[in-house]
Amino acid sequence: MFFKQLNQSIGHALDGIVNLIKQERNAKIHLVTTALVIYVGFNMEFTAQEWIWISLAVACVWVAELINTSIERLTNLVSPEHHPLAKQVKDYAAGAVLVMSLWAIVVFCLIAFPHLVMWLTFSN
Ligand SMILES: Nc1ncnc2c1ncn2[C@@H]1O[C@H](COP(=O)(O)OP(=O)(O)OP(=O)(O)O)[C@@H](O)[C@H]1O
Repeated sequence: MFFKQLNQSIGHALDGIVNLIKQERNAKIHLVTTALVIYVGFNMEFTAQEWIWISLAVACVWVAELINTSIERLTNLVSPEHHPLAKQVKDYAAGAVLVMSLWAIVVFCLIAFPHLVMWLTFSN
């Protein structure tokens, strides 16, 4: 019984992630970016500590996008007509994704840059 309910909950959560990727252009960009970051990380041989920061940053962007999209959907349901408050709600949620994305870029640059310098130094 417990495992059946847990299985159903995980299924609904996975449905949400799959639908996000299918329906949202930004989620497709996140998916490609996530794959690229993992590829670069393996090639540059990130340490365990670096992977912790990278995975946290990547997860934060995905969580922000999932929450942003659910807020967008809920706003469309509650306020299908244009309304100044609906605009504010959507803009705040989009701002949250932007903040998380910029932080993730900073984390990636801080981690990848020293690896790149080492690689350029030793490849010459
Ligand atoms: N009901 C509304 N009332 C007022 N302004 C709205 C409303 N719906 C959308 N907007 C404005 O249009 C912008 C775009 O809204 P939309 O719902 O298309 O999200 P979006 O930016 O396309 O989301 P994403 O690109 O993440 O899919 C919002 O950020 C908001 O400024």
